[in-house]
Amino acid sequence: MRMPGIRFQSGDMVMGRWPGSSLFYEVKVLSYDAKIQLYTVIYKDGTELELREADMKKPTGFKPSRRSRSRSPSRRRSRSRSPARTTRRSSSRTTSGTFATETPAARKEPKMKEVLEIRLSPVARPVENNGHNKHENKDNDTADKVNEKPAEAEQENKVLESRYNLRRRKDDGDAKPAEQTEDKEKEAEQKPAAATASITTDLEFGGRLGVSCMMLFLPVAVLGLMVVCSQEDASLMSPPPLPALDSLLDPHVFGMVVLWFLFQALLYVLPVGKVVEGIPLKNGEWLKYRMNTLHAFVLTVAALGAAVHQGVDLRYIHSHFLQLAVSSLLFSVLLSVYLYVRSRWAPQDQLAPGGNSGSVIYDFFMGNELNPRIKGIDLKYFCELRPGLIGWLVINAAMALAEMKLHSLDYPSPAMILVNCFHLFYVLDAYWHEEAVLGYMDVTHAGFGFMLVFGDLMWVPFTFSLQSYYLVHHPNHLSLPWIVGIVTLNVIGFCIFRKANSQKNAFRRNPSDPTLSHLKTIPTATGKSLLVSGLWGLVRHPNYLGDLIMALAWSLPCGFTHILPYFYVIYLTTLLVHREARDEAQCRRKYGSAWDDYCREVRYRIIPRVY
Ligand SMILES: NC(=O)C1=CN([C@@H]2O[C@H](COP(=O)(O)OP(=O)(O)OC[C@H]3O[C@@H](n4cnc5c(N)ncnc54)[C@H](OP(=O)(O)O)[C@@H]3O)[C@@H](O)[C@H]2O)C=CC1
Ligand SMILES: CC(C)=CCC[C@@H](C)[C@H]1CC=C2C3=C(CC[C@@]21C)[C@@]1(C)CC[C@H](O)C(C)(C)[C@@H]1CC3
Repeated sequence: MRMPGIRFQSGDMVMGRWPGSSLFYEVKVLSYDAKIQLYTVIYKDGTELELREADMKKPTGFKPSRRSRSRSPSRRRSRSRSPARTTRRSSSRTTSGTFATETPAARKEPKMKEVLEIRLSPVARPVENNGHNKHENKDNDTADKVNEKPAEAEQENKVLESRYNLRRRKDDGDAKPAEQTEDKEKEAEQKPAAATASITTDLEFGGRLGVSCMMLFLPVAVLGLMVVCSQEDASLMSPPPLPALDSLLDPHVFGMVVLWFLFQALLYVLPVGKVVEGIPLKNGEWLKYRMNTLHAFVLTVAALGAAVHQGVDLRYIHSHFLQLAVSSLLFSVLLSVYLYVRSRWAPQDQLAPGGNSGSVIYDFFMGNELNPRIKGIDLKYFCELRPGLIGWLVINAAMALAEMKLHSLDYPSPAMILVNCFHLFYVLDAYWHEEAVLGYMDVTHAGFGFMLVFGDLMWVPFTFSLQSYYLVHHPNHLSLPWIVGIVTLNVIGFCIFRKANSQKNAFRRNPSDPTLSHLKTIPTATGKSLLVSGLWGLVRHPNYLGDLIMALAWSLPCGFTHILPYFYVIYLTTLLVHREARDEAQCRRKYGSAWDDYCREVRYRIIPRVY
C-alpha cells in the first residue's frame, strides 16, 4: 500500500546512510512511522535500523565501494587477536553483543560501545580509513575510552540515539550460522575456566588407530630415508641393509642432543629482545613471549665458530647422522611422555581443544596442554623455532663441510651452496618475522604432544636437511642458466610467501592499514574481515603456494636422478593440503556464510586454476 506524502515507499530498495558515517548501503524500506518521522529499513545482512529521510537516497549515481561489499558494517566489531597487540582487552569487550538480554543497567555500557563502534566502523575512503584505523587497531583503547570518559560517550550516545533511534534486529538469514558460532564462542569465553574444557569428539588422523600407525611409521620413515640417502643408489625401490640397532643408540650422541637442547633453552631465557603478548587464553590471561630467536641464532653461530676454532670437527654430524636422529627421537619420546603426564594436572582452561579425547594414545599424540611452560620457557614455541630449525641449518653446514672433504673441494658445490642459502634464508625470514609465528595455527590452537615434539625435534632437522645430505653423496653439476632459473623460482616463491603472510598479518593487526586500502574485503559476523583481492583473491592460501614453490626450488639443485630430494616437496604438499582442509573447516565454523561468499569469490584453494 502506498504511504501518502512521503518520499520512499515500503518495499523500495534505496541507499541508507550508515549512522555516524558518510557511507551508504543498500537497504529495503519496511515501513514509515509518521509520528517520529523515521523509516524502518533493513540492510542486506538483516540488520534493522530506523533512518531519517535525509539519510536515505535513491540508488542512482552510487558506485560500489572498493573495500567492503554488501554487508552491513554493524557486523564489524573489533575482535582482532593479533599477536602484535600488547594492550589488554577491557572487560567491556566480553559483554558486547549481549545487551538484548541484559538488565537496563547492565545494558548501558555495551550499548555505548556498540554506538561508538558503529560510528567508527565502515570506511571506504582512505582518509576515513586512517581515522578508523586509529581506533580499530586498538579496540581495547576504544573500549577503554568508553570506560574512561563515560560522560562524553554517553553524550555521543544520546546524540546518535536521538538522530537514528538505533535498534538491532535479531539476525537471521544468511548470517545466522556465523552469528551463532560467535555467540557460542563468546559464551565459552564468559564461562568460568573449569567449565571450558570440552571433550574432543572429532578425532583427526584416523583416530586412535591412525595416530598409532603414524607414531610407528613416521620415525621409521625418517630413518629409512636417511639410510637410503647415504647409498650410492638412493632409490626407494632398492632398500639398503639396515644398520645394527645397537649401533644406533650412542649415549655420547644422546648427551650431545640433550646439551644442544639445554644450550638453546639457555639462549631463550637470555634477557635480550622485546617481550610481547601472544593471543589471549580462554581464561582471559595473555602469555608473554620473548622475541630473541635472531639473537639465539647469532650466538649459536658464534659458539660453533669458536668450537670449530678450538678444533671441533662439525663433520661429526655427518658421520653420526643416524645416531643423532635416533637420539633426537628418544629425546622427543621422553619429552612427549613428560608433556602428557604434566597435562593430567594442567588446569582445564589450559587444555587444547583437539587433544582432550580421553584416549591416552590419541591425546599423547595430539598433545593435551596448549602452552606448557617451565619457568617462563614456553616449550611449544621454543621447540617450534629453535632446536630443530637451528639444528637443521647446522646440519646443512656440516654437510657442506663433508662434501668438501669427500670430493676434495675448496668450496662447496654450487648446488650445495644454493640449498644452504635457501634454507638459511627461509629460517632467517621466520626469525625476522618472529612475532607473526605467535599467530600461526600450531601456536594458537594445537596442543603440544608427540606430533609437534617429534615434528620439531626430529622431522624438521633430519628430513628438511635431506637435500644437503643427498648432495654429499650425489654431486650434481648445475649450469649457470639452471642456477639463475632456480634462484628466480625461489625468489618468486619467497615473494608470494612473504607478501601473503605479511599482508594477512598486517591486516589482522590493523584492518584499516592504509597500505592495504586498495584491497577488497568481505566483512564477517565476528567483526573480522577477509581479504578477497590481491594475493588472497588469487587463491585461498597464497602463503602455502609460495611455500610450495620454494620447496620445489630447494629440490631442483639435486637434479632428477632420484625422487628422494623431492621428499620435502611431497611432504609439504601433503601437509599443506591437509592443513588447508582443516583450516577451511575451522573458518567455515567461525565465519559461516561470509566464508562461503569468500569461497565463491576465490574458487581455488592453493594453486590457481588447478586446486
Ligand atoms: N615448512 C613447513 O613445514 C610448514 C610451513 N608452514 C607455513 O606456515 C605459515 C602459516 O601457516 P598456517 O598457520 O597453517 O596458516 P595461515 O597463516 O594461512 O593461517 C590461516 C588463517 O588465516 C586467516 N585467513 C584465512 N583466509 C584469510 C583471508 N582471506 N583474509 C584474512 N585472513 C584469512 C584465518 O584465521 P583468522 O581469520 O582467525 O585470522 C585462517 O584460519 C604458512 O606460510 C605456511 O606455508 C606451515 C606448515 C608447515
Ligand atoms: C609429519 C609431522 C610429524 C608433521 C609435524 C609438522 C611440523 C613439522 C610442522 C607443522 C608446522 C610447522 C611450521 C614450521 C616448521 C614445520 C612445522 C613445525 C615453520 C616453523 C618453518 C619456518 C616457517 O617460516 C614458519 C615459521 C612459517 C613455519 C611455521 C609452521
